[in-house]
Amino acid sequence: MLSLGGTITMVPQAGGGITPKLGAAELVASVPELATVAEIEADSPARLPSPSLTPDHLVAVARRIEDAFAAGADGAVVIQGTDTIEESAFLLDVLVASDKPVVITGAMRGADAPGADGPANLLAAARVAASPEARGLGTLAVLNYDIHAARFVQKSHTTLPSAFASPMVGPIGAVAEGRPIFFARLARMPCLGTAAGPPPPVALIRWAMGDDGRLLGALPRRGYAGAVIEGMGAGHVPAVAAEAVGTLAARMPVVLASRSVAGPVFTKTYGYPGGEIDLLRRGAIPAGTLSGLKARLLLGLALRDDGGRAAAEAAFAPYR
Ligand SMILES: NC(=O)C[C@H](N)C(=O)O
Repeated sequence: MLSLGGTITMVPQAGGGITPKLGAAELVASVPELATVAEIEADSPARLPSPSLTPDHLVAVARRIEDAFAAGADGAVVIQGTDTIEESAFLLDVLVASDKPVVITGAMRGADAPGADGPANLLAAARVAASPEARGLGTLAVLNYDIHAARFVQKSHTTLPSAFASPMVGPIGAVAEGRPIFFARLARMPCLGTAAGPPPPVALIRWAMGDDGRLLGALPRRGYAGAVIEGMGAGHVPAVAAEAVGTLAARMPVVLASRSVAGPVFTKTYGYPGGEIDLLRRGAIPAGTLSGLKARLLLGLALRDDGGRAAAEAAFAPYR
């Protein structure tokens, strides 16, 4: 069990509000039932609120997990803040090659709050990580007794313990009476591994009504190596912005995702200027079934070690 921080580790501080404090060993000690699930080694590589995590933290965690698996561990649980769980889960999903279960969890209520959800989430996550049935499913997010696939899970509420949803496919399983049960088994996507250098900066732009795309011109000189556009609907921008997208796609890989909550971007329906047919013809790469947040991480991994457009194309192909 590796803890990076988050609300599950937070307690009130003198100046008001809650802040990370507890480490993995203290969390494990607070849930005695864990001893009946597995022999657990606990460590705390970070004690951060999850908005301050970076892809580099998750690359380091992926390496730690691979090392632990090589040393004989049967599963891994990563504990972190819920704000960025959907991103961390996806990174671990494409960074860890092993078939052994990797489970990520956190909590919506602080460790000292009435009805704290951390202990139940931790126990459920351990049960899934220790389950042979969870092998081969990639990274799983376990919260509120739901089991979500890393590729699809999203934080969909700011405060409720039931904050997590997979709008594209629903949860792929649940923990019921302490037993993980799976409703679906998703094929794993290719592993991109931890051997390459750090991911370069990738911009994420959400398109809004009336935006003419003037921001795009600034991206190359601000040091971005790639960009993800969350277009309208199945990947559309206003006609007035289509040329700016094409100009940027000639300078760096541009991936087209959607600002909609669910649904793929790979259709070839709309032929109007700024429609997806136009943007794909201008060089945008469709994100397929990935959200903008996850597409941004995948593009960053693909562009490590100066991987260019070909590497980006290859990374996204399996997702559509
Ligand atoms: N529930 C949480 O964990 C939210 C917190 N702000 C975090 O992501 O660190």
